[in-house]
Amino acid sequence: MSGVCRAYRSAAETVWAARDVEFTARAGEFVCVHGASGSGKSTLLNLLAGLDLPDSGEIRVGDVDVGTADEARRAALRLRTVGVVFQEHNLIEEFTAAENVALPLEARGLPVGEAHEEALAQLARVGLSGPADRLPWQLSGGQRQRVGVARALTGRREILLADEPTGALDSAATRDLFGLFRELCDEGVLAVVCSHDPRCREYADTVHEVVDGRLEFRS
Ligand SMILES: Nc1ncnc2c1ncn2[C@@H]1O[C@H](COP(=O)(O)OP(=O)(O)OP(=O)(O)O)[C@@H](O)[C@H]1O
Repeated sequence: MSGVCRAYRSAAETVWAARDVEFTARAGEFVCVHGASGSGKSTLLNLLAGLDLPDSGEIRVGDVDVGTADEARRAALRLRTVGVVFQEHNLIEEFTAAENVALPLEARGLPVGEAHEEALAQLARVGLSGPADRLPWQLSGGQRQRVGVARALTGRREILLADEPTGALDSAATRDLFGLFRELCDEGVLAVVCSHDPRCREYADTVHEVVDGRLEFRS
């Protein structure tokens, strides 16, 4: 991101959710982004995922110019390159863990059998070989988030954007999930994790803080 600005304007006020943001990260890096509520963390992730567009500045993910790409190109970016993990797992309750993970692959036109095979492989990668056939409510909070991570990585997507992924987890599950992000980054994944949790920085390579829409490098 270079010189990225994003403002939300209403008749009453203008809120600068991103101000002149300069940000670079590369494969294998675990980036932790801290910041108070309302500082602009979700805005940052939405811009990186192409879910929102900047008012000015440049956003480049690999060879995609996200700021100028049309909606179809940005949707393709999320299907092929960038996976998003939310605070609440957002799994489909009627689908098993494996079916949830297979969904993005079926959306890409992969035959059901092949999608299922890859889903099992991704679940194994996040340490969930056993419960692949369970429904979300039959899993712990930490396991559900792991399913969300597996779904975000299917189809060789190697960039993970996570917005408060441990917000609904207890202390042990929080450490487990940060540990999983660390392992995945050691395998070459780039993870950008927005978190209030100070433990995130123990696992991260780089730490940034968002203050009133400005991204400040911490360590
Ligand atoms: N759609 C919108 N319309 C108007 N203002 C918005 C909109 N989305 C976000 N904002 C404002 O932009 C600022 C940044 O919001 P953002 O959601 O990025 O913060 P955040 O750091 O992710 O907060 P939290 O930790 O509470 O999720 C806030 O002041 C918020 O009120």
